[in-house]
Amino acid sequence: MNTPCDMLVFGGTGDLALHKLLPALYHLHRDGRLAPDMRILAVARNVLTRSAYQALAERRCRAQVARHDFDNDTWASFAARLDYFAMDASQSAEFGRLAKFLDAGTCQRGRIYYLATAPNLFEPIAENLAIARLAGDNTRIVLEKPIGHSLESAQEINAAIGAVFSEAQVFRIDHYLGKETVQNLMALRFANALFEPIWRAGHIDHVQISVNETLGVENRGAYYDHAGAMRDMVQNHLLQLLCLVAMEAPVRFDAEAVRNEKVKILEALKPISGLDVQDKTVRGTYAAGKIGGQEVPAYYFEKQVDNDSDTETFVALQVEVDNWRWAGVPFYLRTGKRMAKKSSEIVIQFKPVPHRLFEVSQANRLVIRLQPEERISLQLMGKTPGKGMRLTPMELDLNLAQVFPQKRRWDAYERLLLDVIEGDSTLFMRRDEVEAAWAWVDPILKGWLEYYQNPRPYPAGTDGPEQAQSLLELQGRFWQD
Ligand SMILES: NC(=O)C1=CN([C@@H]2O[C@H](COP(=O)(O)OP(=O)(O)OC[C@H]3O[C@@H](n4cnc5c(N)ncnc54)[C@H](OP(=O)(O)O)[C@@H]3O)[C@@H](O)[C@H]2O)C=CC1
Ligand SMILES: O=C1O[C@H](COP(=O)(O)O)[C@@H](O)[C@H](O)[C@H]1O
Repeated sequence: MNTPCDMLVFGGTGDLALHKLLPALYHLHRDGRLAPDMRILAVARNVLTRSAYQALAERRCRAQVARHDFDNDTWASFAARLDYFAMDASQSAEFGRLAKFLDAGTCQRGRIYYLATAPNLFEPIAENLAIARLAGDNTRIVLEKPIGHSLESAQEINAAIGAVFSEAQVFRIDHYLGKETVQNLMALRFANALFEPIWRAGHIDHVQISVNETLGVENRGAYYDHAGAMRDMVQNHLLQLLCLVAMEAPVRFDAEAVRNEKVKILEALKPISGLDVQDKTVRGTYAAGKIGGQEVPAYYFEKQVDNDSDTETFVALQVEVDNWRWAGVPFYLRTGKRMAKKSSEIVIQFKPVPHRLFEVSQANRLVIRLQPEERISLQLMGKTPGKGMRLTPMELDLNLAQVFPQKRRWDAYERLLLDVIEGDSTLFMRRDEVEAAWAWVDPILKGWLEYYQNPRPYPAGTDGPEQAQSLLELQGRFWQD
């Protein structure tokens, strides 16, 4: 398949489609990156006319796209691509209607099916596409994370998808891999000779990976209350970041080589199970508090959340990668909702110098900041101007928005949607990767059920439960904020 002409977005009225996918497609359209005859068909159960859907999409895109990037003419030409089809995707019979509708638009060059729905619809949609003869060589399917809620359910989904689509046709999306700075991490590691000799246990004391959000569960309580931070963020985004920090250099920058290296890391993760969960993991749930001066409710009072819920909105973990390069180096992972500030970063904390010459000396630290701003900074020690040898920590600081001021920063979904259209799966998760991640996560979830049922409360607008601080402090370390 070259450039597919149609994209079907199952779940086209959902939060993801309206908040992320359509704005990303609008930008690609505006930049002339979509084939002129490519149509976008949103599918959901709600009965809407085409023009009602276009109006809904316009409202949401206007709110999402920067003012200077949105203009009425571009919108009108983009909206002409948009159509809407109401159907229940769990019902086989409905796919016959869909096939007729699609045939009327005749498409020779293929189709992308984007499943922006809950994962329990992945299997029926794939099977029903096959029954209606809508799945063929000229098609691709995009699956949103999380793929299932456990190893077993992920295997079941992957098997059902695999029965209809070949692995090369399946794009398991993790939007963190579409972020510029995440890709920059690979450039930093594998396009610079500088870091490789010291990127290992002998020189690195520990690694921190934090993805902190100020948002709560918003209007996604129904989904989130059954997922929690472990399934929503750790199983996918945080483990993917860990893989990129820890993996060996792939032999080529292509889908198979990169994914082979990531799988090796997932398979090398030391299991955390049983009572280990009490020492190596922290679960938390936000209580009422203040974000940016505004009072916000406790998790239990969010919409569609069970008042007795024991779902976690915060996780901190001490992880070990059991291989030659990383033996004995802790990787601390942390993610939470309703934290003090939005910030995603990776901190590589180097070991101190072997022999101390100066009174003040701090070990070097490399900070790769993914958001809100994209920057890479290396903390070094330098001399304070003037008499004597007084040292001060200073930073070599690379702000990517300043290095490329003329370039609009692409949203992760823009990049990834274009990769799907072009058939490049380097930044997508392969089946064995997803399953290896679940195989490591499952024992923690099981351990929690037996030994750690009640998440620790933390006031919204703080850095999470105290126990997350102790996780590092007990080892003489602290979170880098
Ligand atoms: N929202 C986000 O930021 C992110 C979401 N995701 C993942 O994306 C997926 C979608 O999430 P999100 O958009 O938040 O979910 P929403 O609940 O907002 O949207 C679900 C969509 O699916 C449609 N739908 C539900 N049941 C059916 C059905 N039987 N047949 C056809 N359509 C159906 C809904 O419309 P209707 O009810 O009218 O049928 C709606 O359009 C989830 O897997 C989520 O984990 C991943 C990353 C980020
Ligand atoms: O996948 C998800 O990611 C978002 C956070 O993404 P970011 O790009 O804003 O960092 C998270 O809010 C959501 O719960 C989760 O499903």
